Amino acid sequence: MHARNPQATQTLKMVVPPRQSGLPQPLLEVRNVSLDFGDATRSVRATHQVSFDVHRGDRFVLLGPSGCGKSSLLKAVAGFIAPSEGEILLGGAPVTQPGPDRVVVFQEFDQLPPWKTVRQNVMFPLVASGRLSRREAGERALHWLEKVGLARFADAYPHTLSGGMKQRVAIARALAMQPEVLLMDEPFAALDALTRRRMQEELQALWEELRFTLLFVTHSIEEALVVGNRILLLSPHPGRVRAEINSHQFDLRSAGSAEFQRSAQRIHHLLFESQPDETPRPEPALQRSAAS
Ligand SMILES: Nc1ncnc2c1ncn2[C@@H]1O[C@H](COP(=O)(O)OP(=O)(O)OP(=O)(O)O)[C@@H](O)[C@H]1O
Repeated sequence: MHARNPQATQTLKMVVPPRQSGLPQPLLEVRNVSLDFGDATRSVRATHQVSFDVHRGDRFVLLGPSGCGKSSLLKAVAGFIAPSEGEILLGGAPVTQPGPDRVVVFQEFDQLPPWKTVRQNVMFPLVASGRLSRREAGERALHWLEKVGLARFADAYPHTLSGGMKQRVAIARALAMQPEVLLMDEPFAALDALTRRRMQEELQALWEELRFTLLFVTHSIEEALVVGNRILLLSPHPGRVRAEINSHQFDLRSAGSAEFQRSAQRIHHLLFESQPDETPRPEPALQRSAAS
């Protein structure tokens, strides 16, 4: 299957202005990245020449329909898969392999080894990467478990926790590594609606306190608006850049507002209904990103 509307994609791509000189160097640069899977006989293109910049402290969201290559892009940034064309730079250096400067939180609840306690789970990458001694790692683990409200479950095993608690442990484990970029692949998608909302709220509170850099994948327009300050819209398979928008004005409190609903509808239109001859009109809520 190909992009439903390649001409529209080309037109909309012009929404993203070229980077102005004088702006700070982005922390993460994704340049014309195409990702292909398969072998010599059969190949699937997941993304086609996707470019975006993430700046320090951004909450950058990759948003698009199922199969548009969001997870593949995240895995490429993590260093798990290599682009077939284009390049990915972190702090100006090419990403060639996974590293402790990029930690991923996945959707799956089984990302925590069940034979380790909560505290041991958080400690593990700190010790395995050689960053800290066991004693230091234990202290740091407790500190981050406190941040996500789970200090009193430090000695519990993952199977005794709810889905939301497991995701909190995964977030604590990731933040304890103090990565350059926190990568999250639909981390709340398997949670019930109320827990998902609470987790979005908690992630926002953590970001307010710590100002980490976040690259977040979702196919939920509402979640993208709530979690992100910048959103990259990707077309259906193979994923190409449709547009980039600013969404810093939204949070959970504004989720029911008329402006929020208008923005959600506008994004839906950009993702699914744009016609080849349509030039997108930026709205106040959907300003072009000055940082791009
Ligand atoms: N390991 C793989 N081998 C072969 N094809 C793959 C592999 N991983 C992803 N793909 C293909 O690449 C395309 C993009 O997949 P990807 O999982 O990145 O999309 P997505 O936007 O994250 O989708 P979803 O929202 O459903 O998770 C799909 O066609 C998928 O089948």
